[in-house]
Amino acid sequence: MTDISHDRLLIIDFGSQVTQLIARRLRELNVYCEIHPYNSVDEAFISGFAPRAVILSGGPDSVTRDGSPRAPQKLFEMGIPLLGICYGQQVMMHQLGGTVDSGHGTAEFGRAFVTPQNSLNILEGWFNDGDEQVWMSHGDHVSKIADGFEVYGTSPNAPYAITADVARNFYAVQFHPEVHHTPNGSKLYENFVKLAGFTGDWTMGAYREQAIAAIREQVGDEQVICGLSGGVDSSVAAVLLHEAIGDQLTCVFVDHGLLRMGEAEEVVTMFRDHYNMKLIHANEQELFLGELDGQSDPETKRKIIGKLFIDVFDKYARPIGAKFLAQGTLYPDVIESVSFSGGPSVTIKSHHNVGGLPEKMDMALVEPLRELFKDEVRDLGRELGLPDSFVGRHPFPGPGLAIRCPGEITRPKLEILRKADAVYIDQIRKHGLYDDIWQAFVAILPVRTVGVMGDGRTYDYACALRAVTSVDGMTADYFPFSHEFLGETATRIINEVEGINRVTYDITSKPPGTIEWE
Ligand SMILES: Nc1ncnc2c1ncn2[C@@H]1O[C@H](COP(=O)(O)OP(=O)(O)OP(=O)(O)O)[C@@H](O)[C@H]1O
Ligand SMILES: O=c1[nH]c(=O)c2[nH+]cn([C@@H]3O[C@H](COP(=O)(O)O)[C@@H](O)[C@H]3O)c2[nH]1
Ligand SMILES: NC(=O)CC[C@H](N)C(=O)O
Ligand SMILES: [Mg+2]
Repeated sequence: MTDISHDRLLIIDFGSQVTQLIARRLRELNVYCEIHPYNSVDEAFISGFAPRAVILSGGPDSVTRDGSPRAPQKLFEMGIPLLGICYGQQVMMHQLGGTVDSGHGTAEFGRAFVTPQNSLNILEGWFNDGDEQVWMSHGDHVSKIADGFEVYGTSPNAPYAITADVARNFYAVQFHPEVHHTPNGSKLYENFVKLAGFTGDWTMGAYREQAIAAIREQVGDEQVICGLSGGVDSSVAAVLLHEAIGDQLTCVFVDHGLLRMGEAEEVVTMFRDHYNMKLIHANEQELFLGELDGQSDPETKRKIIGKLFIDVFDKYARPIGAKFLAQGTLYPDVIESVSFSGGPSVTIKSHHNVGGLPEKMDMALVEPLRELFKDEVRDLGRELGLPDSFVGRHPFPGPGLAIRCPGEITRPKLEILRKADAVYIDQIRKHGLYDDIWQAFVAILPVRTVGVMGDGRTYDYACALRAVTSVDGMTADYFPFSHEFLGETATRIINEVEGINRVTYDITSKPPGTIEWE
């Protein structure tokens, strides 16, 4: 969906690991921005995009290397405010006639302190207590600044830590203001967007109206189906679509037999009864569990589920004559699919992903959330009146309990898993921890262990509790439950769930682990 009615900022990505964070900081300031890789922006693109300001990201390459990435030279003649970060600073200096050198012992990785030289508009609110903490990650450094630039801050290994050509509104810094370890970094972005004239017009209220208009324009009178999981993304997408096109929308909720306890009832009640949406409750348990029978390889399981999702959507779309398929694709998914490197990255796991859907089903995609981050989707959900209990839900993967049941899936194991998961989540809620955790679940292990209960011998399954903190699911740490909480939860699970006699807590971060067990 393209919309140019709000002020736009363009982030040119040179491949930094933290480019997404620049976008997040800006969105928090109610500034609309998009990230585009350096090799897909040229003068025509920039003119069409009509940014009010441009930020050049960091990146792994060295401007001293022949063939390394450059910004379109025209960018420097367009009269728009520019901010270069790390590689972005280096490339700006290089293209504007300064010099960048490699090595010579001037690398800085991690925390550094910048000392002020002169006052500068984008540094308002900085240097209140002397030096300012910043986060650096560079091997190269600017050794001569370009004509028109002056120095406003230095660090021990970056004499040109903060530089600017105020007359042209060009700003270039060696450190990363977007990361957490530059504590006042947001202030720098705030000052920058203010001087560029942004009014902070990117709000969820405005977005809601624009998204609805765009959906109506795209869809016309045609029928749309939406894969609705009851998860945050598809729920918000469905409510937004329903507001836009009412009865032209049919949601398909697939019960693949791999859902959590009570989930199907909850989703159906909420959407069919409360929202009066056309909702197909597709009970496809036999199909999914049948095809998965005897399968134990994680990738095989994922591929089977992915394909069956496609088959099922197809089956229900045909009689309706739906020409559009709606899904809850988010901005991080979009960024990842146009990643800077473009190189073949290793497949860790095949997310059940709906990427194969459009070709097979011949339906065009409607993706009203593809400009949003997860926290913005949650804000939009609240704006649309979805209850907090839905908006704040932990993510739940499309393949569901299949990937929390390592090895072969059987109905009895799924039943045990559902019960254990319900007790665990109940414990987390009772202790007021649900909102502090990104995601929590139980995995049933493919191993049975010996126990003693009521003087009798047991030989039952072991399970693992998982709870992680994360911002975006890309990295994660285990949640530091108290021993009391863990002990109480283990006791409850063993007492209340027949079939489990041992409980463990998974304390692996991501990396090296992943969040799910398969
Ligand atoms: N059981 C299901 N029935 C129908 N569609 C589903 C189901 N599970 C997943 N999907 C589809 O796959 C998409 C991706 O799933 P994903 O889990 O990433 O998002 P979500 O379930 O909407 O939100 P959340 O990340 O909060 O779980 C969903 O937006 C939805 O369109
Ligand atoms: O919709 C989804 N389809 C999938 O196939 C899938 N696999 C993992 N996940 C979710 O993604 C996040 C990261 O999970 P991993 O660390 O296990 O890769 C976590 O939030 C996982 O629950 C999935 N979501
Ligand atoms: N983080 C960055 O942008 C690093 C820029 C460049 N690769 C350097 O090492 O200096
Ligand atoms: Mg989900």
